[in-house]
Amino acid sequence: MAYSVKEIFYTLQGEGMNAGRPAVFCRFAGCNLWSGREADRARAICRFCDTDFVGVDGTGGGRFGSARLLAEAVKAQWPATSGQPLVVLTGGEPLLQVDRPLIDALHAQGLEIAVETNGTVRAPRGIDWLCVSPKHGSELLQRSGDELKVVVPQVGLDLDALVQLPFDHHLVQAMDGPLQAVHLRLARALCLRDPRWRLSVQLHKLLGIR
Ligand SMILES: C[S@@+](CC[C@H](N)C(=O)[O-])C[C@H]1O[C@@H](n2cnc3c(N)ncnc32)[C@H](O)[C@@H]1O
Ligand SMILES: Nc1nc2[nH]cc(C(=O)O)c2c(=O)[nH]1
Ligand code: SF4
Ligand SMILES: [Mg+2]
Repeated sequence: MAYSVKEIFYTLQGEGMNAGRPAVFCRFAGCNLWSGREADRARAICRFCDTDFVGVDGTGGGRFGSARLLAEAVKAQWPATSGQPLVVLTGGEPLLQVDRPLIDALHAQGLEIAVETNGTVRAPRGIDWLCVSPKHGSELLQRSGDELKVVVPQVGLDLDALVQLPFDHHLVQAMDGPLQAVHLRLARALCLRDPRWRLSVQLHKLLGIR
C-alpha cells in the first residue's frame, strides 16, 4: 500500500506521559473528523484541531510507495548516536493508513512505535504505545490503550465514564486557542479535584518548537 505523509521531523514528544522524550514524528495526511480546510471547520466533527495535515508538502513529506520506503525515511531522521529510536505516528488520523506491513517495517528498522489517534478506528496489533484522544460527536471504537488524553473542555464528553476505561494513564490537555489560559485553569482544577486525572501540558508549544 502507499502512504500519504504530510511531514516527517525529529523533535521532543510534547504531550502525554512521554513528554520530553526525543522522537521522530511522522504526520499522515488526512483525517476522518475534519477536511483540514478552514472553510469547513465550523461544521466539522472535530473543530479545535491545532494541526495542518493537508497534502504531502511538508518537510520530509511525500507519497511513499511501500512500507519499507516510509520506514527507511523515518529511521533516517534518528541521530546516529545510541538510544532506543522512537517514532510517533500522528496526523491527521494515522490509523486511516497505518497497517501491519508498516508496523512490521518500522520494527524491522529498530523503531519503537507510538501512535496518536482519535479512537474512531480500531488499532492494529503491534503498536508499542497507544494514545487515544476522544472527540465529542464521534464514535469511540478504540477503548483501551496506554494513555487516554482528553482535550478539555468538550461539552458532552462524559469524563466520569472515560476515566474508567482500561488505559494505564488518564490525562487531560487544555484546548489550545484564544481561551487557552481559561482551559488550562479548568484542566488544572479538574486534576486537583479528581486525582485519577493527570495534566498534559503541550511542552513543544512552551518551548516554541514543533
Ligand atoms: C492533531 S491530533 C492527531 C492525532 C489524532 N487525529 C487525534 O486527534 O488524536 C494530535 C493530538 O493533538 C490534540 N489536539 C488537537 N488540537 C488541539 C488543541 N487545539 N489543543 C490541545 N490539543 C489538541 C489531539 O486531541 C491529539 O491528542
Ligand atoms: N512536539 C510535538 N509533540 C506532539 N505530540 C503530539 C503531537 C501531534 O501533533 O500529534 C505533537 C506535535 O505536533 N509536536
Ligand atoms: S481528529 Fe485529530 S487530526 Fe483530526 S481534526 Fe481532530 S485533532 Fe485534528
Ligand atoms: Mg501537534
